[in-house]
Amino acid sequence: MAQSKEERILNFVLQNAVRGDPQSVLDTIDKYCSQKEWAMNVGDEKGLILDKILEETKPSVLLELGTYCGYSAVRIARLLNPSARFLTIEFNPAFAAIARQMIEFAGVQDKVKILEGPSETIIPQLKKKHEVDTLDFVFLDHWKDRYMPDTILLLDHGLLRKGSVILADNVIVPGAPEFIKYIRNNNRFECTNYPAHVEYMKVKDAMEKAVFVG
Ligand SMILES: Cc1ncnc2c1ncn2[C@@H]1O[C@H](/C=C/CNC(=O)c2cc(-c3ccc(F)cc3)cc(O)c2O)[C@@H](O)[C@H]1O
Ligand SMILES: [Mg+2]
Repeated sequence: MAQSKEERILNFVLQNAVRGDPQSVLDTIDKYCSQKEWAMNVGDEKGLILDKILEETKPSVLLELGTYCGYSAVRIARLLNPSARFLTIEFNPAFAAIARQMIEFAGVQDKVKILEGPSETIIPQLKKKHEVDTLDFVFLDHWKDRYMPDTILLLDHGLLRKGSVILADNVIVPGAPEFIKYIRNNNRFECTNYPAHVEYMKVKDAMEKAVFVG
């Protein structure tokens, strides 16, 4: 069966990165995706913004929506302390399998748990089935028209507390206009925009940080 792009990215990492070294996994994916095949990883420029916000927030309970190949899961997990709990949701089984191998190769598997399924099904299960009280940090990087409904779902299920940080990728390209309209006009969130570029391209993009004020 012909290999998928995601399988080629994983194989390039398995053959070229250093097992147990998350930074080498990130650098290897960035090298492959900037030189050989573009892929929708958050990438190094926006990744550095993600790193900075994580270091400021020091979260203990985190959620990511849209694992894809696991690039941002490895990026986030490498900065967490051992007691932190990081859940990432992915509904495509093939991508989840790739991400699982990527996370294990990077050696961060003890910090990340991949939950397979659609976010709208899993978010309502987080408290009872996954023993989450509230989330300190949420990274939105899945289908862009799901950012707003899933943010509302997080609110409806009492998963945000005063100070919870939501960080959304791609608010310019591909764009998440209804999320931006919703979050910037909601006085329960304090928003900050971080201009950047689309991963591995010169096209302008941005990330949006929204802090829940309770
Ligand atoms: C409800 C639900 N539940 C669970 N998993 C879910 C889910 N909805 C989607 N997923 C998962 O998440 C990922 C999807 C990510 C979508 N990301 C993008 O489309 C994206 C696109 C670009 C881009 C930029 C310039 C271009 F010219 C073209 C594309 C850049 C990006 O950074 C992106 O993130 C993918 O792994 C999908 O299976
Ligand atoms: Mg993205």
